[in-house]
Amino acid sequence: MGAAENKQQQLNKKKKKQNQTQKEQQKQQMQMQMKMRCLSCEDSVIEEHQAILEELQNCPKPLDPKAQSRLQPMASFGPLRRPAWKTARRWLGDGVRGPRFTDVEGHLQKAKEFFTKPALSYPEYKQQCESLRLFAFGGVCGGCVLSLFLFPPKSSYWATWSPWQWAQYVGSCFKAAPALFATEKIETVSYQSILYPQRKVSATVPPASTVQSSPSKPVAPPKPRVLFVLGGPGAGKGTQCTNICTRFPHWSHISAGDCLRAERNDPQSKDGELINSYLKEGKIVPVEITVRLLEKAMQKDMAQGKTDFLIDGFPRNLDNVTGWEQVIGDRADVLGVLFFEATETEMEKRLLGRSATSGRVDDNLESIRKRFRTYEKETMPIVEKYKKQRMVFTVDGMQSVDEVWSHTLTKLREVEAVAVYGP
Ligand SMILES: Nc1ncnc2c1ncn2[C@@H]1O[C@H](COP(=O)(O)OP(=O)(O)OP(=O)(O)O)[C@@H](O)[C@H]1O
Ligand SMILES: O=c1ccn([C@@H]2O[C@H](COP(=O)(O)O)[C@@H](O)[C@H]2O)c(=O)[nH]1
Repeated sequence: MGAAENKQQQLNKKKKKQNQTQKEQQKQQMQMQMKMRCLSCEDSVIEEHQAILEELQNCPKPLDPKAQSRLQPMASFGPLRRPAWKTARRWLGDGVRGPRFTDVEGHLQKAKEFFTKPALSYPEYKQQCESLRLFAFGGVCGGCVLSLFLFPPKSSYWATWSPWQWAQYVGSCFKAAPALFATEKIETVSYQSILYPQRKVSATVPPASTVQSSPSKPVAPPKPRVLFVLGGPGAGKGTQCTNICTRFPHWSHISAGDCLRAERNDPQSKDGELINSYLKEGKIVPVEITVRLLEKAMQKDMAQGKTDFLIDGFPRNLDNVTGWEQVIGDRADVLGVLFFEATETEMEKRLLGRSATSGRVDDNLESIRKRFRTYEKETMPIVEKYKKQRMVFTVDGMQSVDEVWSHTLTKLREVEAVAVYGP
């Protein structure tokens, strides 16, 4: 074998090896592409790809033009299948294209058709549903926001964090914070005015004796705050008022019924007999008498440093409301109504239980039932009136005393939050 022949052989070998490497590389490349593409391919496409690959493996030349032309589509991602993130619509066979997302009128039309025009095909029906869904979603969200705006929940969290407080927060960032400690000497003032600095100050209600200030600098006492306590006879008003006052000494419990009973028992009172007859019949005593007694009791307790009052069992009718407004008016801040809810059956059971020890002339079945009727007819409309003004804090009075107490506490915090931050 000559040298030239040898050289030719070596060249051939080298060329063959180069061809093989090139073919191997192409095969690997194709396999990679297949792997990528076939992840999202239908079975028929996969089969097609496999056939092409086999063809390529058996192909004697590095890249047969026929194979190349068939492999071309595989190299480009376009025509066969888009990646999932590029797919605007799932392919459910719906050839019907709906209005664009921003085309409100178009969607409204489709949504209307849901009720008016029976769909002729599944895609049409689907489009109607999709358009209707937009309005249903918008309506529900809008309704929720509107109802939160119109009827904000009576929760201290809401009072503190609701969106309409945010502007206030932003504003407060640019204001100097109130001093943490007193900036001047305080002679004698209820700690309530420190706890609730927002409270307006009244110079009229409390008699001068309740405030001992230095002669040079009189300190006006805070305006008394009043929380009316209502609920059926035996709902547990008195029991929970006692709990509140035991735990929070700034609250004073004034029961309208107790005031009337004390007045009736006072031999000096000119109203004793009249009051007794009203009590026995479960009727509501004329408001002039009741409000006078309430004011007297409040002034007595204010002298002891009380500033917040639970007025239990009042106002019981519209006359009571008017009488209060005329006599007390804005000399006190009414925070709302703490309302205890319980069924008549439960209340009757409790009152009959209490009759064994209460000594009350009205704790007998006949008076109890009369009181229920008066309550339904005259007091419930007052509760409804305050409810309309969003001033009622309702407590479920049907549970055990302890459970009712825990619920009462929650409501009391709401009352405080609303009083401080506003409704
Ligand atoms: N949650 C309760 N479960 C069971 N018994 C209760 C509960 N709360 C109060 N009672 C009892 O029921 C009776 C009536 O309670 P309470 O005097 O507090 O009611 P009231 O609403 O103030 O009644 P009234 O309007 O007649 O003054 C009492 O004997 C009390 O111990
Ligand atoms: O504002 C009021 C409160 C009470 N009465 C009369 O007193 C009894 C008993 O009241 P209780 O709240 O149950 O202690 C009630 O039936 C009324 O007759 C009233 O006239 N006005």
